[in-house]
Amino acid sequence: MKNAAQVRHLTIAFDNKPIVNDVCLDIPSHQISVLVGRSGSGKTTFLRAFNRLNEEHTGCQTSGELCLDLGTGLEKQSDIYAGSVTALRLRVGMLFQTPNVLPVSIWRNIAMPLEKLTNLSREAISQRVEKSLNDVGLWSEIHDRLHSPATRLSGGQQQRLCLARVLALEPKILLLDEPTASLDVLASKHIEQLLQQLVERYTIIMVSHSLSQACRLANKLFVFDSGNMVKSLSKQDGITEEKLAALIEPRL
Ligand SMILES: Nc1ncnc2c1ncn2[C@@H]1O[C@H](COP(=O)(O)OP(=O)(O)OP(=O)(O)O)[C@@H](O)[C@H]1O
Repeated sequence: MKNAAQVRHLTIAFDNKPIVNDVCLDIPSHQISVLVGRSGSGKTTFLRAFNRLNEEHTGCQTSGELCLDLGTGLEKQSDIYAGSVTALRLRVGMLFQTPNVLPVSIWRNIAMPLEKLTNLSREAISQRVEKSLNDVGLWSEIHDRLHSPATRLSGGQQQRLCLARVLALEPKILLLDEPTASLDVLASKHIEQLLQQLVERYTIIMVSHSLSQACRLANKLFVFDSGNMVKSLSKQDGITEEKLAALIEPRL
């Protein structure tokens, strides 16, 4: 099986306080890898290493090696696109816990990043907007109100719009930080179904607090505890909620 990422001895500290400790793991291509663990165990910090988002914080120190395959084989992250963080983030897209739609129209939410970050023609941008809205199942719901404010969409639709905005930039890897945490059961189910379809085209790495969700979605599961990756499980191992709960239950 091909790997989309290889992490070796990754250590991340903020202001000299270690948050992620010497983590080694492989992320398989075109599968869903889920990171679980207690609050504060370092999952988000680990996830944010893949698009170098931790580096936005002064006082962050990272060591170890992270290699990514963004279409041309595994390469050191620091060498990809000659170290351009913006170019890297186009290929390693990220979706956050709470939908962060821009206070503009549905259409502009997707078109604006394409105008700013690519050299695509107006026509190509239109095609990407329509395709990405179709990919997240939104086109049929909102094609007649593309120019109304994105903030008028429901929470679930806003999260799918944010996903469409990421997909329009044609990433290879999707980072999802608790993408359904702010959504109701139906909207969460919709996102989960989308992820199961999208994994054919993208490698997905996600943080989840829901053990049932982790069991439904994970091809590969990594358990974090106090900044350490303490257990790795594959779908074939039989990932059950009971097994996971036992692995991450609070210390007495
Ligand atoms: N920019 C930062 N500066 C200093 N400390 C930070 C920073 N970001 C995260 N931390 C600390 O790192 C630790 C791990 O946080 P992180 O968000 O990675 O954990 P988590 O497992 O994702 O938690 P949760 O499940 O609650 O989201 C926490 O103690 C947090 O306060």
